[in-house]
Formats: sequence, structure tokens, C-alpha cells
Amino acid sequence: MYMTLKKMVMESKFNGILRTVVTQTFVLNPTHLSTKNSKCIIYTTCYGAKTSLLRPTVSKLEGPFYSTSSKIKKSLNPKSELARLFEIAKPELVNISGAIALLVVSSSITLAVPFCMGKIIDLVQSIANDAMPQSEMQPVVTGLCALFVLGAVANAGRIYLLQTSGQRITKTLRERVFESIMAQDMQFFDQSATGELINRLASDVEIVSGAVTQNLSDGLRSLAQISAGIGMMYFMSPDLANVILMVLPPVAIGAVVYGRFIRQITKDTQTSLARSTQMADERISNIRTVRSFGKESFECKMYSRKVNDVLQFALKEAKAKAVFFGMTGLAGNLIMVLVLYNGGVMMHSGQITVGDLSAFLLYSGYVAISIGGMSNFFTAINKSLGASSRLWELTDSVPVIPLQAGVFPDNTLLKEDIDFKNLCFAYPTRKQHKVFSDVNISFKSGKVTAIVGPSGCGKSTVGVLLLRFYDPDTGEIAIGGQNIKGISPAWIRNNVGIVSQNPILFSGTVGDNITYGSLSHNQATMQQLEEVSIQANAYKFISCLQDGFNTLVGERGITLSGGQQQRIAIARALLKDPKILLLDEATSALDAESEDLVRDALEKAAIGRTTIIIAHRLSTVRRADKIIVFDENGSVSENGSYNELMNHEHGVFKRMVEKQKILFS
Ligand SMILES: Nc1ncnc2c1ncn2[C@@H]1O[C@H](COP(=O)(O)OP(=O)(O)OP(=O)(O)O)[C@@H](O)[C@H]1O
Repeated sequence: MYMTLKKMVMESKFNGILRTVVTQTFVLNPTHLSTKNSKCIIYTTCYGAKTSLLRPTVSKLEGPFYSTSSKIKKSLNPKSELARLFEIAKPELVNISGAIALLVVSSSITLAVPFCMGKIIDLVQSIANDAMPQSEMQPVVTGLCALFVLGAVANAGRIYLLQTSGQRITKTLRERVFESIMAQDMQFFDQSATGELINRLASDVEIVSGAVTQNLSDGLRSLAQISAGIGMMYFMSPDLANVILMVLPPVAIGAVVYGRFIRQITKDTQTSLARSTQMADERISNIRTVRSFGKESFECKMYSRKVNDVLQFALKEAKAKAVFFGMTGLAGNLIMVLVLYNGGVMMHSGQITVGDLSAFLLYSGYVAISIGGMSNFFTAINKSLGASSRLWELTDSVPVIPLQAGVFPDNTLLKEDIDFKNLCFAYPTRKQHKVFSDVNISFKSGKVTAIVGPSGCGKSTVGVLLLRFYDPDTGEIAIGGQNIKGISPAWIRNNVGIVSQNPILFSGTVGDNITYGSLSHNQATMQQLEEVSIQANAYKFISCLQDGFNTLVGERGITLSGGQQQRIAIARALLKDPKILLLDEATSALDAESEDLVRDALEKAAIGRTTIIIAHRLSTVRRADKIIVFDENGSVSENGSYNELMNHEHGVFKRMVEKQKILFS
């Protein structure tokens, strides 16, 4: 349950100093709010620029004080969908305004053409009847040419400004969406497909930014031409103009129906496009599995099915588009016929001149073409509303575990023990399956603790809870007695070095991958790189690579052996000099020599650090100071040193060791 405080006045003690904090509107999520002894304890980020833990000694909350997540969405997004859409163009307001000003210039010139043409036709007729000298024509033609050049320059300027603004909006929107994706809770990633998210970044963003720049400009031009064209028609002949207006109401009604349809179909198309991208992404990134099963043609068929879904939506859209554009085209042509017929009659009775009728015809041509332009604009805006609602879903969702909120405690806290107290937990996507029910375990500071147990008992879950990828349902995890819910997750992650069974390296160089562990803006000196590589037993092999630290590792580090990847991962983890080490069975699946090198590096790294080994094999735990044994239900069945556990005659650990027939030296 989220809460929004409209106004909060609060006195807080922070670092021993009493401070008064007043916030206007601010949103709390449930992890930030708890009550203790009837006093409100609020962990928040509202104090100054830095994140802080505010423990108010006196707190007074002034209403309204309301809750529920839907409320929050409303309070965060009071604007209409359309207003939100145009809000993303705000930073480009100057350029877009400039483009609109140039549009006014070029459209005015375009709209003046029929009027001038009408006058020229009447002038030509007068010259032909010898009522005027030929020389009258020259300044008119020269003036017209100058006007056209000005129109062309204005048009070019408009297009340049809009194109560049569109690209910048696309960039900003992509950044915003990517940032929102990066900030989401792990639960979000458990539920979302990578390909789908990539599709939002690539395709939805493009549709949205195109609509608020290029399409907006084209739409405004069409709108200006329709209004000015009709205005000029009224100026020249109100009777004839009235005839034309008969055609517009059915077009407007059709546009509303069509707009709604397009909005929905765009949502459906983008969703099914996302599904096909997701499928392609998964299969291409796992091509080895596909190939080893010989499933290439099967996958092609599956992909074909997915893109066929996209095609079906596209066909529906095409039908609607065809009807609507056919209708607007017909409306335009009807306008021309009506003008010709009624205008001809009026000219015959001397109500208008041939020049006026020609000008009127050109204006009706403009209006007809502009109705087509408006149809395009209308389509684009509605498509964009469909695509943008998928983007707002992402940017609006408030993560339950924010990346930064909470205190950054003094690093001396890291010298304290880590305790899991009365901990109950189930993964949010599998609520019915309890991984832990009332678990109590502790990790002694500076010591090595190994966790063993059958597959699926929750060993790795201990690590993800410590890293606050998820919060426990009840109970707490404390460092030095301080509940980590009040500590910034960033602080915890900065101080935990992780080496996992399958370390993921990113494409880039060896140096880039090690530097990824840096806490100072992704930067490291060559000396630092060398130091951590030596500690990780990686320096020797890196020096033998063709380009040393500048050697490219390929996607996911594919060009390196498993042992080399692990040692780079150890160097990466050591670069931030973590006080806590989380080793998720980092020595499995290696040959004996590599395993020795990795194990030696890890043993050196563990010295002086609180180390947690998630042991999937029992051979790795012998040197641990303490071993925690989980049963298949995630309960602790035993704990103690290796020798203590092996001395339990019918102990679980001893049975496990014997069962696996592991030989210890
Ligand atoms: N992200 C997740 N969403 C839902 N369930 C999960 C998730 N991750 C793990 N689980 C489930 O939680 C349980 C504990 O998983 P965990 O990975 O902690 O076990 P483990 O003891 O480390 O297993 P193994 O030794 O096989 O790696 C398992 O039943 C697993 O299927």
C-alpha cells in the first residue's frame, strides 16, 4: 500500500542534530513506513540532496493523507494522455516554436498562391483584351518568384528544426524509459520479457517522438491550410463556401471512430510485435541450444506464427486506413466537383469572375489535400497514444525497493555480524511456494560461512535477499543490528562483492569488464587493474592475451575459457574492495588447474572479509568456519564447523557427504 502525504511537518534527529523537515507532497512506499511505539519512523530521501534516515522524535502529519497505489498513479499523472504526450516535447519548445513560425511563413505563401493566381488570370485577361499594358506582368512575376524562394527557405528551416528536435526527443525518451527499466524491482524482471522491453525502447519510442514533431508539424500545416483555405473561400464567395461545408461533418464523425480504432489496434500491434521480438531475442541469444537440437526450421515456423499475428493486426489497420483515406479522398474530390458545378453556375450569372473561380478551385484543392494531411496526422497521433500508454506504464511504476533511498551508514557497520531473524519469504511471482519460514541464521564478521542443502532449498535466495533484490515477507535481515530495509540498497550492493557460478561478462575489453566493479564512475587506473588481477590470479593470463587488458572478450566473454571468465569476475568484484563476499559456488565446472587458481584467489580474497559461500558441492566447504545446512523446505537442520558436523553420528551433513561420496583430502 503506497501513501502520499500532501503536507508533512516533521522534526527529526539525524546525526544527533535536531532538524525540522517540511515536505509538500511526497510519496512513501510501504518499505519506508512503519510504526513503533505509536511513533512514526520514516526512512526517506527528502532531506537535502543526500539520502538520509530520518527518525522523527516528534512527528505531526497534516492531511489529506491517503493511500492505495491507484491513487498514487492518479496523483502523479493528473494530465490527460494527450497532454502527457505533448509534454515530452517541452524541452524542444523553442525549436518547435521556431518551426511553427516558419510553418506560418511557408503556409501563408502557399495560401497566397491561389489568390495571386486568380489576380494574374484576371490581369492576363485584361492584357489580352488590351485593357492593360504587357509591362504590368513583369513586377508581378518577379514578386511571385521572390515569394516562392522565401517559402522554400522557410520550409527547409522547418524540416531541419523538426527533424533534429524529433531525434533529440527520441534520445531523451529512450534514456527515460531505459532509466525506468533499470530502476524496476527484480519482481518486474521476473515477469517481463527482455525482447518486449527492447521493443518498447526501440519501436514505441520512435512512434511517439515522431508524432510530437514531424507529424505535429504536418498536422498543423494541414489544419492551417484547411482553416485559411476555407476562410479565403468565404472571403471570395460565402455562398460557394457554404456548399463545401456540407461535406465536412461526415468526415469529422468518421475521424473520431477511426481514431479510437487506430489507438487500440496500435496497442495490439505493438504488443504482438514485442512478443515476436521477445521470441527472436531468446532464440538468437540461445542459438547453441537451438542448433544442438536441430530446431532451426521449427524456430523459423514459430517466429513466422508470431509475425503473422503482427500481420493480422496490420491487415485490420490497413482496412480501416483504406476506408478512412478513401472517405477523405472522396470528400476532397466532392468539394472540387461542388465548386466546379456551383461556381460554373455563379460565373455564368456574373456573380464571380473567372479568376475568382480559378482561385476558389485552387483553394478547394488545398483544402482537399489538407484533409488527407489531417488524416495522416490523426492516424499518427492515435497510434502514438496507443504506443505511449505502454511507455507510461513503465515510467509510472514506482519500485518498492528504490535504488538509492535510505541511509548510507558508516563503513564500520561492515565489521558487524549479519543476522537473518525470523525470516519468511516467498518469491513475489510464486507466492504460494514459501522458500523460507521463520529462518534464523547469522554470518560472523570476517569469517567464512558456507550454506549447503539440496537443490532448490533456498541457498541462492539467501544472497539475493542480502542484496535486497527482494524484501522478506516478515522478519528482517540486520547488519550490526540495523535492519537493512532502512539502509540504502546502493550502500549494501557497493559493499558486497559477488562471484557467481556463471559470471556474466559484457562484450568489451578485459579492462572494461574489470572496471565495471569500480565505484568511482566506472573508472580505474592501470595500477588498480593490475593489482586486482594479481589478487584474482588473472594477471598472468591477461598479460599473455594479444592485447592484454585491451583484448575484446566477445559477447558474454565467449572468447575466454570458463576459468578465465571466473578470474576476471573475481578481479571485478575485488575492485570495489568489498567487505562482504558472496560466492555462489564459483569453482564448479572447471578443470583441476583452473579450479585451483580460482579457489586460491577466492581464499585470499576471503581473508578479513565476511564471506558467504553458496555451496552447491560439498567439496568447497571444508575450510569454512561455519556450515549452515538447509533441508529441502528451507529450514536450518544443522550448523557448525565441518568437524563438528562430521562428528554427528546421524547428522544430515554427514549423510549428505557420504551420499555424494565426496573424497576430501
Ligand atoms: N526469481 C524467482 N522467482 C520465483 N521462484 C524462484 C526464483 N528464483 C528461485 N526460485 C525458486 O525458489 C526456490 C529456491 O531457489 P534457490 O535458487 O535459492 O535454490 P538453491 O538452493 O540455490 O538451488 P540450486 O542449488 O539448485 O541452485 C526454488 O524452488 C526456485 O525454483
